[in-house]
Amino acid sequence: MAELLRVESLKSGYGEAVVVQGISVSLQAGQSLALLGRNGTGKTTFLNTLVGATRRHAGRIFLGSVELSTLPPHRRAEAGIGWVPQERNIFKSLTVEENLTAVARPGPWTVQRAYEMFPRLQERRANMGNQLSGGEQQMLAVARALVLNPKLLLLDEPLEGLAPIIVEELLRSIARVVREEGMSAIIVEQNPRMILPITQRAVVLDRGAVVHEGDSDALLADSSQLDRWLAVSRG
Ligand SMILES: Nc1ncnc2c1ncn2[C@@H]1O[C@H](COP(=O)(O)OP(=O)(O)OP(=O)(O)O)[C@@H](O)[C@H]1O
Repeated sequence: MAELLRVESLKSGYGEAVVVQGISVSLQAGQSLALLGRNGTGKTTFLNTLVGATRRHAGRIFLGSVELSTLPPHRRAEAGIGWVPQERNIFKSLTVEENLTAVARPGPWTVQRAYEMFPRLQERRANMGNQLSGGEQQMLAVARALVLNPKLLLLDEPLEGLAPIIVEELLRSIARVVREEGMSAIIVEQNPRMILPITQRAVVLDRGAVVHEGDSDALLADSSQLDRWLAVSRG
């Protein structure tokens, strides 16, 4: 397998404050990574630094052979980074279909394939973004990132604030995208029991540093690690 993403000793933060304290991560093409950690441990800051939305203090980021570290955000997107931020950046005054066609770029992920992955969006294709439920908006945000045909998909807490039934539906779709379709992805999530079953690799952050890295299934089976870093309730 070829290495897709290599992050070397990345430090970043806000103003003088260093939040990401020297993170090194590597991801192979076709792999998915769960990025876990308690509130405020730097997960979002790490993703935002990959896309160029937060200032990097030190370290380097490579996507394949392309160094992203010094590129502006739009050049990182062109290089193959697809980003779904926590605030779901969809166009609220465009229809579902327009949201997708406005950003689609050539590649395997066509609007039709996005509809196959998210059938609910096909049903809602003529609805405006602001007429969608929170879960449908999240599906649209993920579908928009897919039709950009990225090499690496970054999802920031895609399940946050959604009703349990929608969480299940969205999780099933994300699982198909990463497992069956082999899309490389980093998925930030609070709840390890949700995301570990559908990812291959896991990284746990604490205070801006990596405190655990390994296979997702091994972490899922290791309740002492889960308790230690994630304070997961049993059961
Ligand atoms: N725009 C900002 N300006 C200054 N400090 C920030 C900013 N955004 C986040 N921080 C700080 O950076 C630290 C890490 O926050 P971050 O959002 O990356 O954590 P997180 O692990 O994603 O947590 P959460 O699950 O709560 O989003 C926190 O201490 C937070 O207060």
